Parts: sequence; C-alpha cells; structure tokens
Amino acid sequence: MVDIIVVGAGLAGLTAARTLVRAGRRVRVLEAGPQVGGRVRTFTRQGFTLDEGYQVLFTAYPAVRRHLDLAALDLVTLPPAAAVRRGGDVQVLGDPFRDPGSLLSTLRSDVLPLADKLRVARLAVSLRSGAPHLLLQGPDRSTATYLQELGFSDGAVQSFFAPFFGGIFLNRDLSTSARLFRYYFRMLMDGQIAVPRAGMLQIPAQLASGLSVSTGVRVERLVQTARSVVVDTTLGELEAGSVIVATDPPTAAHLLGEPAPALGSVPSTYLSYAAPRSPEVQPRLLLNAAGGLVNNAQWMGQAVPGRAPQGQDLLVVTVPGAPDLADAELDAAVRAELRDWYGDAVNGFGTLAVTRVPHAQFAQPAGFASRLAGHATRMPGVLRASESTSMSGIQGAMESGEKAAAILLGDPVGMSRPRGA
Ligand SMILES: Cc1cc2nc3c(=O)[nH]c(=O)nc-3n(C[C@H](O)[C@H](O)[C@H](O)COP(=O)(O)OP(=O)(O)OC[C@H]3O[C@@H](n4cnc5c(N)ncnc54)[C@H](O)[C@@H]3O)c2cc1C
Repeated sequence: MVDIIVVGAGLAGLTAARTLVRAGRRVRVLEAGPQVGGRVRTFTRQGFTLDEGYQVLFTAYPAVRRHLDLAALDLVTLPPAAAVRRGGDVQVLGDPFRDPGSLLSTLRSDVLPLADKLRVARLAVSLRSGAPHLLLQGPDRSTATYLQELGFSDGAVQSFFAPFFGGIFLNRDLSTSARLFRYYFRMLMDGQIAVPRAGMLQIPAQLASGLSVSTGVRVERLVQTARSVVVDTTLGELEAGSVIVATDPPTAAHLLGEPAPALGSVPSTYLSYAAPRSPEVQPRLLLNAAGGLVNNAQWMGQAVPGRAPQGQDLLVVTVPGAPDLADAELDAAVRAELRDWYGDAVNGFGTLAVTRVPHAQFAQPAGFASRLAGHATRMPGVLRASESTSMSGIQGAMESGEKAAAILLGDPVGMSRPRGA
C-alpha cells in the first residue's frame, strides 16, 4: 500500500504528486491515457512538431515559477506584439519597450486610436500595483462590460480586445469574467509568453520526472474503508492511505458519486498547415479583426525554430468553438479567409491536422468563481485537484494540485495560499 494514489497525470495531478514526493510521501500516479500531460499534448506529423491546438506558457504564472525549471524547458519567447489583420490591411500593436520594432506601427495604428492607447496605459498602471491574485477578487462583471466602463471605443474592443482575449479565453464575445481579464493582463505585463522549443509536452514531462507514474491504467471505482481507500483499476485493486482525484470533472463526479458539475465546456478547433515559408516579416501573433471563423493564428515554424522541417513553416490557426462543418468544409472555409491575407500563396499550404477539442477550458463568465468545486469530497480520505477548483489554465491546474497536496500534508502556507497566487 502506498501513502497516496493520484488519479490523473494532467498538470493538477502531477503537481500534487510532485509536492507530496518532495515532502517525503510515497506516491503513485495512475493515468488512463498513454502519456502524461492530460490536455497538454505534443505530437509529430510529417516531421512537424504540433501541440494540441495552440498552447502557450505565461512565465509569470506564480505556480509555474514555484514548480518548473524554466531554463531546462528551453523556452522560446514569442514577440510581445500582435499583427491585427483586416483582410490585406495589417497593423502591428505591441509593447514598444519589449518589441521596439513595433513602436512606429503602434503609434500610427488606428485599431487603437490615441484615446484608447492612453486608456491601455492607464489600465496597465492601475493593474500593476498590488499582488496579481488580488485582481481575482472584488465585484465581477463581463470583460465586455468592464472595457465599456473604462471607456474603450467599440472599434478597439472589436478589432483588438475581442480577438486577442478571444484567443486566450477561446470565446470572442468577451463574456469571460473581468477578474480573469485583469489577471491575464497582469500576467502579460509581469512575464513573457513562451513555448518549450520541443513542444508543450515538455512541461508535464518535467513535472513527472522522478515520479512513479503508470500510464494506461484507468481508475474505475473508489471504495472508502475504515483504514484506507481501495482503488479499483483496469490493473486490478490497489490500496492507498489517501487518494487525490485529478481527472476531468465528469470523471471525478462519477468516481466520487457526486452530481455532474455545472461548469460547462468551452470547445475550440485548430487547423495546422505546412507551408513553404512564412509570408510574415516577424513571427508575431496574428489577430483577425475582420470576423469570421479564424480568430488568431501563429507561424510556429518561424517563431520556434525546429518545429518545422528545414525549408518549411508551420501555421497554426485557432477557430474558437466547434463549427458544424466537416473537416474538409472547415479547411476550405479557413483557407478562403487566409486567402484574404496571403492571396494565392494559400494554394501552396498543405493541411497537416484539424484538431477538435470539445473541452479546452471550462466556461468562466462573470461570477464563475462562486461555482468552483472545492478540494474536499464526500469521501473523507479522498481529495480533488483540477483546474475546476480555481481557473482554467496552467496556473489554475498547478495551484490546485499544490493545494490538494498541502491539505494532505497539513501545510498551512500551501493551504492558505489564495487563488492565483
Ligand atoms: C487546446 C488547448 C489549449 C490550451 N491553451 C492553454 C494556454 O495557452 N495556456 C494555459 O494556461 N492553459 C491552456 N489550456 C488549458 C490547460 O491545458 C488546462 O488548464 C490544464 O491542462 C488542465 O489540467 P488538469 O490537470 O486540471 O486536467 P486534465 O489536463 O484534463 O487532466 C486530467 C487527467 O486525468 C486523466 N484521467 C481521466 N479519467 C481518468 C481515470 N478514470 N483514471 C485515470 N486517469 C484519468 C486524463 O487522461 C488526464 O490526463 C489549453 C487547453 C487546451 C485543450
């Protein structure tokens, strides 16, 4: 019998296990899938390295700083600027201190007229004071309402904020909680957006190193006994003093005998293209201000050397939601939108993958924090860890695992750490 079994080797489960092992506990992680990482996946196709969809790491996430060796991840920083595209018109908006090449274009851009640029500067100053986690507190409303209250013009909201934060929250209507908007805005100021050169899978792989993880083992049932928890798996019965359930919320509800969670799912869809070379001068994030299926795109081969074979490039396109189109129809519709950007060069693009993710995040509208799951469950020896206890994303998942471990360890510092800290 081990001290603790962790069910699920996503970021939450791995962070929980790592925290417990560091404190001297004997831990075994059981993962149903063929590899660690949960929703953080990387795969290769025709010599290209593709992440599951478009995923990035905010280096300012506090839990990331506590748990990951960033130098060992061989991170490649993405430029802190975006090219806003309306058909053939391109305007670059960036942080001129960190991307000096974007200065002139940012000043001239009418995507954010002067008054809106000043509002961004004021917002940046106001969000910079105090600890970042405090931005997740206080009254909540939608991001759209918040931006309206701050006086931003409709043009700025539709052409910049909607596609930029639509790419982060995977919905373009800015119905996401303004608290999260403020937190992410701060993360963007405090750190960089980066990806491991060899793919996002390097993150869970680093968390898993040194842990006892069994992949391909599905947990089917948990039974609480007087002195332990019996874990019924596809390998047979195992026993542990305590269990952390770090699966997706529906599976957790099934294992724990709880009602299905009411958080909802945000789906997203990605198309990856092989191309002879990027037509863009700089590897900046591309935002589609014209509306349509495409929200944002990134030339990953240009941004991250090594992701595409020699002499080729890789374009990853984000289509928020789950369009009701067959793969071939979706591909044709996305190509038609890309033709507005790149003309006939699109004919030379080869489709590498159409990736549909039914549950990329859980829905986080204003007030969502009051509906979050807790770590405690109906079973005394069993705790929950998952982004669904905090916020959707790498920070939420990692801090959740850390907190479940802190509860088992009786660590007062970890137990009292607020969300987002
Ligand atoms: C396409 C996409 C893009 C994203 N982009 C970003 C981004 O740019 N930045 C960011 O911060 N976040 C991003 N996220 C969100 C981030 O990936 C998630 O927040 C995080 O990975 C969630 O981790 P988790 O451990 O809570 O859950 P999961 O990753 O869902 O892990 C749950 C694990 O439990 C396992 N499991 C389930 N049932 C069982 C069972 N019965 N027995 C054993 N194991 C089981 C699953 O196989 C899985 O490995 C993105 C997500 C997706 C899908």
